[in-house]
Amino acid sequence: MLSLVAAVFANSMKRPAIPSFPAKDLFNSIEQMRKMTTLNAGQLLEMAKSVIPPLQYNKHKGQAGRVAVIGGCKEYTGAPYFAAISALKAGADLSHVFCTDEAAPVIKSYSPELIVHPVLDSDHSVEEILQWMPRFHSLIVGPGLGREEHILKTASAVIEQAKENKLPIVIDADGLFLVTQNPALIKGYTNAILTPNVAEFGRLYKKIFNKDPDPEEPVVTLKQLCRELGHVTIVHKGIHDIISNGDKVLTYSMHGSPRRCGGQGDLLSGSMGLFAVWAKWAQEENTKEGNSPPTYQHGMKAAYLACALTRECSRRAFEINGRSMTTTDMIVQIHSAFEYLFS
Ligand SMILES: NC(=O)C1=CN([C@@H]2O[C@H](COP(=O)(O)OP(=O)(O)OC[C@H]3O[C@@H](n4cnc5c(N)ncnc54)[C@H](O)[C@@H]3O)[C@@H](O)[C@H]2O)[C@@H](O)CC1
Ligand SMILES: Nc1ncnc2c1ncn2[C@@H]1O[C@H](COP(=O)(O)OP(=O)(O)OP(=O)(O)O)[C@@H](O)[C@H]1O
Repeated sequence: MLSLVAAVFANSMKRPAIPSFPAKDLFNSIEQMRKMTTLNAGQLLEMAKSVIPPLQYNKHKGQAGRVAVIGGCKEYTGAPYFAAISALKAGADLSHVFCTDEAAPVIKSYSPELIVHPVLDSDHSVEEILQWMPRFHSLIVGPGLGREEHILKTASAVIEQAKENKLPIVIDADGLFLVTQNPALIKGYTNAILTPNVAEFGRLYKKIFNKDPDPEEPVVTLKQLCRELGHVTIVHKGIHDIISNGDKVLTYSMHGSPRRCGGQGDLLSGSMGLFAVWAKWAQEENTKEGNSPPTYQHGMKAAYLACALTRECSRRAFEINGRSMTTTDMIVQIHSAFEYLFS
C-alpha cells in the first residue's frame, strides 16, 4: 500500500515537458503565430542564467535587490502585498510597500517580512518617500494604488525621481491609469516596463492613437505603442503574454491555467520588479566587460522571465487547487517554479 502511495506521489511530482513553442490552437491564424517569437526551454534557461545572480554566502543583505511597491489603499490591500511578497519570494533581500495610513496595518498583518510605510496619503508623502529612494534598486508602481488625485500626484513625483536615479520602474494597474492620463511621464524612459492587461492596453492605445487597437494584430499594435512611447518595454498580458520594446518581440504562451482570479498580475509585476534589477545589473556588467550587446535588452529579459515564472506558478497551483486556486496558492509555488524553469 505504502509503495502504491509513493508511486502515485512520485508520478504527480514528475516534471511535465515544457513545449518549445506555443500551442498552435491558441492563435487566430498561422500568420499571427509567425509574428510571435518564443524561446524554447533551453533558450529560456540561458536567458535566466544571464540575469539571475548566484546565491553566495559572502553577500550582504541588500545585494540581491531592494525593491519598493508604491500602492495600497483602503480598498486594495491584497495587490501591494502580492507584488511585494512575490519580489521577496523570488529572491529580493528587502521589499518595501508605500501605502496609505489605513492600509498599512492590514498589509503588515499579512506579513512580518515586508517593510510597510503608511505615508502615501500624508501631507508630506513625496518627501517621505523620496528620503527612502536612494536605498532602492527598483520600483513597482500601481498595485492597489487607487485613483485619488493626491495619491496619483505623489506617484508621479516618485516616478520623476526614479527616472533621475535611473531605476527600473514597473508600472501596473492604477499606475497605468496614471500613465494613460499623462503618457509624457514615462515617454522615452527605457528603464520602464508597462504591464497592461487587455483592457488597460486598449485604454492606453486609444489615448495615444485616438482609436481602438486591432485585436487581430496584437504584435503590430504593441510595437506601435512601444515606439510612440519612446521604446519603453510593454508586456501585453493575456492568453499570450507579448513583450516588446518597439524593436524586438517575445511571446510567452505556455498554458498557465484557466483560472483568472485577481492578483496574478501582481505576482507578475512584483517578480518583474526584482528581475528588472538583476537584468540591469547583468547588462551593466556585460557592457563593462566590453562584450557585444545581448540579443534582448534588459527590460525585455526581466519581463520574459517574470511571465514564465507567473504562468508556471499558475499551472502548478491549478494542478493542486483547481477551481479554488487563488493568488496565495500561486505564491506558494514561486520556489518550485523558479527552480524548474531557471536552474
Ligand atoms: N486583492 C486585491 O487587493 C486586488 C486588487 N487589485 C487592484 O484593483 C485595482 C483596480 O484594478 P482592475 O484590474 O479592476 O482595473 P479596472 O478598474 O481598470 O478594471 C479593469 C476591467 O477590465 C476587465 N478586464 C480585465 N482583463 C480583461 C480582458 N482580458 N478582457 C476584457 N476585459 C478585461 C476587468 O474585468 C475589469 O472590469 C488596481 O489597483 C489593482 O491593483 C487587483 O490587482 C486584484 C487584486
Ligand atoms: N487567458 C489567459 N490564459 C493564460 N494566462 C493568462 C490569461 N490571461 C492572463 N493570463 C496570465 O495571468 C497573468 C496576469 O494577467 P491578468 O490579465 O490577469 O492581469 P491583471 O488583470 O492585471 O491582474 P490583477 O488581477 O493582478 O490586476 C499574466 O501574466 C498572464 O500570463
